[in-house]
Formats: sequence, structure tokens, C-alpha cells
Amino acid sequence: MNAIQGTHQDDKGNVPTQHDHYGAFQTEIYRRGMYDNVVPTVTTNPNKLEAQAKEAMNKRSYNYVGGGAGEGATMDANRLAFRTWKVVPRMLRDTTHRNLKTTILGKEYPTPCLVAPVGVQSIFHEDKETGVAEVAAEIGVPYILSTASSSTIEEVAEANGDGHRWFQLYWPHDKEITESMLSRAKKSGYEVLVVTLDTWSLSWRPLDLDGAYVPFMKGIGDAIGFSDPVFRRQFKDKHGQEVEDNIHDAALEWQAKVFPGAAHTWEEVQHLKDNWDGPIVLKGIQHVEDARKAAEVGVQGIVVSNHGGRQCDGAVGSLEMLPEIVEAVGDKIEVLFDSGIRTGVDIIKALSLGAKGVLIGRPWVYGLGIAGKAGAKDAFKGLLADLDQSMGLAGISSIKECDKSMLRRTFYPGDRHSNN
Ligand SMILES: Cc1cc2nc3c(=O)[nH]c(=O)nc-3n(C[C@H](O)[C@H](O)[C@H](O)COP(=O)(O)O)c2cc1C
Ligand SMILES: O=C(O)C(=O)c1ccccc1
Repeated sequence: MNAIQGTHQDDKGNVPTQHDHYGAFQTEIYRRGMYDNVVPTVTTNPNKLEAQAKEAMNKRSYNYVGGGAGEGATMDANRLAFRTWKVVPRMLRDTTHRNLKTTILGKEYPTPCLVAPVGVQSIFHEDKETGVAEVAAEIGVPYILSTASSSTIEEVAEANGDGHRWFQLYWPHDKEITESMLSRAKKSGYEVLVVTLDTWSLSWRPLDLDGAYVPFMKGIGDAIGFSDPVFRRQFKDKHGQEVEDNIHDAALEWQAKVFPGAAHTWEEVQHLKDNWDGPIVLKGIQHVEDARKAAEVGVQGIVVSNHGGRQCDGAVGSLEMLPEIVEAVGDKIEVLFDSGIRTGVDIIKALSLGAKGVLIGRPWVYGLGIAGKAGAKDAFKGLLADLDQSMGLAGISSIKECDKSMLRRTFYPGDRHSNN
């Protein structure tokens, strides 16, 4: 037995690293230290990851990922909401082998975690979306591709291979373009359509504004548009030029398609249902009535999310809204969650409050900025190892056991970020 994590190992200290044993990453780190004198490239400390990324990345790219809307009130609220829930650990239970397997929308996945859709990954590292989609498949987590990507739908599908992939739609008002993206995604093996509702227009983001920088205005993160046959045809009809001959106008026009500055309405969801053969998940739900409406219009799931505090500043912490949304619609549609997850215990908390799965955002983006796809992989593996270990120490051996009886709500004056 291995004292570090209560798992079996051979006489050289090797432990299995397959998808049913995420905690092995912890032993791997100590072994590399012991035998090779190597310490992790990406810090394992959730409170230091952001600072390490800030140091490693160029200023504009860091500001883009690290920043949020307005004064950052919602980014803070996301973290504080996690701090108010605490785990009450159970003892003398056999938790030696933990099973992280989870069923989401009828499919079994090795863990409850997914790679959140994150745009313009080439500004963080040249490994970009294709690199992250490749390592997501290696770790066994579904990759959600953003519409605002620096790799195409088809390139990411190829890099992701046998992995699971979902497609996140920034929803144009142009139906022909919408249909074109959906049909490309379907053809390339994307299983679930995630429709982001909270970003039809970009929020007031002081860090980006003060640097006067948004990547996609320069044509970065427009790969899906620039490779879209319908967009290319429309552009040529209008300008008599190919997209490549006039990147400036092409970027502005694609941006106007996907961030139209005018929201859609509930009635329009029907168009997506008519053109997508598979589950649809609405991302960005915070109000219980919107969750009910989502169930009513017949989509299969929602992501309770405030976009990581990047859109409506002053909005409530995302975890705060999760319990009542689960109570209202949890038996009708699949409720997923994101915004503010930084540790394994955060994942346990979200699952215990009723989420079926969680999307992981900034942590692996920081890893990507620090050390490319290997860094993204290590940041994600670290989170999964922490989840695996924390489950065992809390006294549960499977994801199914996460429920509200594991948690106690407490408010201490010291409920704030630690400097660990
Ligand atoms: C740099 C960055 C880019 C993002 N791009 C997208 C996007 O293209 N589409 C989308 O639906 N969400 C996007 N998001 C939001 C994430 O999917 C997710 O909701 C958020 O990161 C969760 O918050 P957290 O990172 O604080 O955990 C982005 C987030 C970040 C940090
Ligand atoms: O920055 C974001 O949060 C986001 O969703 C986005 C917006 C535009 C382009 C790429 C990502």
C-alpha cells in the first residue's frame, strides 16, 4: 500500500495511471522529486497558480484571462460562495478505491469534470485549442470547443481523436451561419451543443479596456468563422475579396455575427432544436425562473454559470443559486455548474449541491499559459487528483455519494482567500 494516497504500487513505486486512478498524480509528483529531483512546473497551489501565470504570460494575455467584469465583485462572490459551504468528513469507511465515474446526459464519463469553453487560446500558448483538446482526450475529460476559437471545428476534432467533445455556440442571428456551424460540428463528432446565453455582447472589462485590447478584433480567435463556407461566401459576395485578403473587415464582420449586441429570445431556441440532432445545454443560467423556462422549452440541460464573473458584474455568486435551481428542475433536466472552481473540494461541494458535472475554466488556462498543453494537462490532472484524494478523506468512495448531508453552511468573519 502507498501511504501517501492509500493505493497499491509495485516494488519500484509505480502506480497505475489509467482513468480510474486520478489520485496517482500525487504519487507521481513525489516520485519525480525523489528519483529525478524534479519539482512540478505548474504550481499545485490553487492560491499561487494565478500569480505564476501572471509572471509567465504577456500582460495582455494575462489580463484577458485573469480579468473580469467591472470591479470584480462577481469573481469575488464566486469564491466566497464556495467558502460558505464546508465539508463534514466521515471516518472509518472504506474509501481506498474511489470511483469518479459520472453519467451526464446519458453517457458515462471517467470524471464529473469538463474543459470549459474558452476562446482565443492561441494568445495563451501556440499549443492552443488543438493542444488542449489532445490532452483532454488523454485525461478522459470532454473538451468543449468555443465558437471564438483560434483552431477550426475540424482541426480540434482531429486533435481530440477518440475523446469526447462538445461544441459551444455563440449564437448568431444569421440562421444560415448558425446552421452551417451546427452541421460542421455534428459532422466532426461533437456530441452536445452548449449555447452560451450571457455573452451576446461583451461586458465592461477594465483590464482589457485599459490595454485597449480584444484579440478577436485582430482576427485572432476567428478560425471557425474564417473557415466557414457560408461566412466566406457572404464575405466574397459583399467585398469581392477572400477573407484572407481583408482580415480587418472579416474580423469585424465575424465578430458582429457571433456577438451581435442583441440577445435572442426563448422562442428562438426552437431553431436550434430543429437543426441539432443531440442534447442541447443552455449555459449562463442564474435565475430559477430561467431554469424552469429552459426545462419548458425542452432542452436537455443547463450550466448554472455567470461566465466566471466576466459578464454581469455585481451578479450573485454562481454556487449561491445552484441549490434552488436543482430543487426546481433537477429532476427534469441535467444541471451542470461552473464559475469559481479552484480545488477538488470545490467540485465535491458543487456536486453535493446537486450539479451533475462541472466545467473547469481558468485553472487549466493558467497551466496552458505557463507551460503549453503539458501545463494545461498538469493543472487539470492536479485538480482531478485533489478531487480523488479529497473524496477519500471526506469519507466517500463514489461521486454518487456527494449530497447535501456532506456539507454544513457556516459564515465565519475569516471566510476569505487564504495566503497558503
Ligand atoms: C479566457 C476565458 C475565455 C472564455 N471564453 C468563453 C467562450 O468562448 N465561451 C463560453 O461560453 N465561455 C467562455 N468563458 C467562460 C468559461 O466557459 C467558464 O464559464 C468560466 O471560465 C468559469 O469561471 P472560472 O474560470 O472562474 O471557473 C471564458 C472564460 C475565460 C477565463
Ligand atoms: O472572454 C470571454 O469570456 C468570452 O467568452 C469570449 C468572448 C469573445 C471571444 C472569446 C471569448
